[in-house]
Amino acid sequence: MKDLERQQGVASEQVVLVGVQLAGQPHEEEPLEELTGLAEAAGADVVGLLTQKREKPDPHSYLGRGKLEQLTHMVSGTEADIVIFDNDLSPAQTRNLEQATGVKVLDRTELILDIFSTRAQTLESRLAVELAQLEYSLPRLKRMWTHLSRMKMGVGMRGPGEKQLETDRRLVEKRISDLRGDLDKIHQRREREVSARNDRMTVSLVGYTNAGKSTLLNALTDSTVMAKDQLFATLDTRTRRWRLPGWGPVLLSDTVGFIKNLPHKLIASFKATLEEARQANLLLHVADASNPAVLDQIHAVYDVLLELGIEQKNTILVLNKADLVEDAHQLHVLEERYPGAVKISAHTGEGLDRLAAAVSETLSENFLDVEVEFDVADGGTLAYLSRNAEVFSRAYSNERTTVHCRIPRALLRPLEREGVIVREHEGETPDAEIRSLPSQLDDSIDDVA
Ligand SMILES: Nc1nc2c(ncn2[C@@H]2O[C@H](COP(=O)(O)OP(=O)(O)OP(=O)(O)O)[C@@H](O)[C@H]2O)c(=O)[nH]1
Ligand SMILES: [Mg+2]
Repeated sequence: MKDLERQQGVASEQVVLVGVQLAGQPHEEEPLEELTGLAEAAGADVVGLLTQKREKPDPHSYLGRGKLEQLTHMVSGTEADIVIFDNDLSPAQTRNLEQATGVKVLDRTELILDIFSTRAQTLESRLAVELAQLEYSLPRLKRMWTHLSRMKMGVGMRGPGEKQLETDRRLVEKRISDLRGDLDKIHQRREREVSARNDRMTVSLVGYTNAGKSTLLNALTDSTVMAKDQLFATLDTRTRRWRLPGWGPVLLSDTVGFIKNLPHKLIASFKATLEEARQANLLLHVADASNPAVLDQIHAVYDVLLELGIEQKNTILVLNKADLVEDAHQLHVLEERYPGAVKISAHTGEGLDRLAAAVSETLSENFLDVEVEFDVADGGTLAYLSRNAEVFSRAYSNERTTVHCRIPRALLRPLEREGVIVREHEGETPDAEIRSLPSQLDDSIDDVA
């Protein structure tokens, strides 16, 4: 497996970035800006940029012949070690480009995988990255062997036999299936853990990488999760307690950032990490309103939510970095297009009170504060409530149990049965201090993840 790893790793390498704008793609002012950010996040030193507009990719080398020559000159002129394409390359295109330029060629997906592999800290994210890397490499094994044979035996010598390749392929396939099994187990456990906390409202921060999710989590919950001006600073979910004015404590989770054209395999491998977002009662979609590409980024996030099957969830769009916005017109366009959006600055604290009010209001619209009365012998109703509701108090009298709780509107229906009385709770919802909490949610649990 070492040989596969050798393919990755661009830290402290000199790189040339290449972007091809195909017909029908939206025009970008600075087409290689994001790729530059990604390369820098991976620790590379960008020494050259090259762009081309084409109707469609050249099947042989993605670039046209003239551009390819230009690239080859640029590589030798800058003494670059690696070329990184913004576009996804086929194994054959990569091979041909490597032959022409004489250096390693990576595409955007490989670069993202490289960043993820250096950032992954927990067992779960390490396994997820390894799985995504291997799945990506499998169809490219041949190319890797071409590399190796060139290194070990010199150009033009015979490469390893098909037999060796077959053995390798089988090893990789076996490892992939082991990793899938391990991740499945983690996912199932995570699913159980997260749903065990269902009695507490959960809000999840999602959004484009570098939008300010971690900064917002810190600002709202007074914590110190790492926030950095770097793409993919966060890979693992962190959950913190947020005392939401007018509502009480909720759990707020930070998640891995999204990016346009996020490799599908990577999303799939990160399913367990994104479980928080899948089960959240509300999503806060954080966008960087100061970024000229913010509209594209918002759409890219919708695409990923769609892929995760959670695009239907209650979502509040949060227009962050209001303090940095120079283009008032852009902000105006955003506010017109998304009337429900809340403008904030996680940095200065501007708008955080409005955000809290919007969250509290959305939660109130979707949850009912009720008293449920039923027979003490009715263990089923009690179990249902402790699974699905946020329970504030429980009282017994005359063989009847009365539970005061907050429950999603949609989950009230199964309670409409004989012997169970549901009435709206009158008066104040108790605040955090007098609320009875299930034992696994006592105050010592700050970092639930
Ligand atoms: N000026 C300004 N900077 C902000 C604001 N919010 C976040 N930032 C900065 O933006 C950068 C990225 O912030 P993070 O909170 O790490 O972003 P993230 O969404 O968690 O990013 P990933 O974890 O990489 O996906 C950091 O340098 C923050 O200091 C804001 O409201 N105003
Ligand atoms: Mg972050």
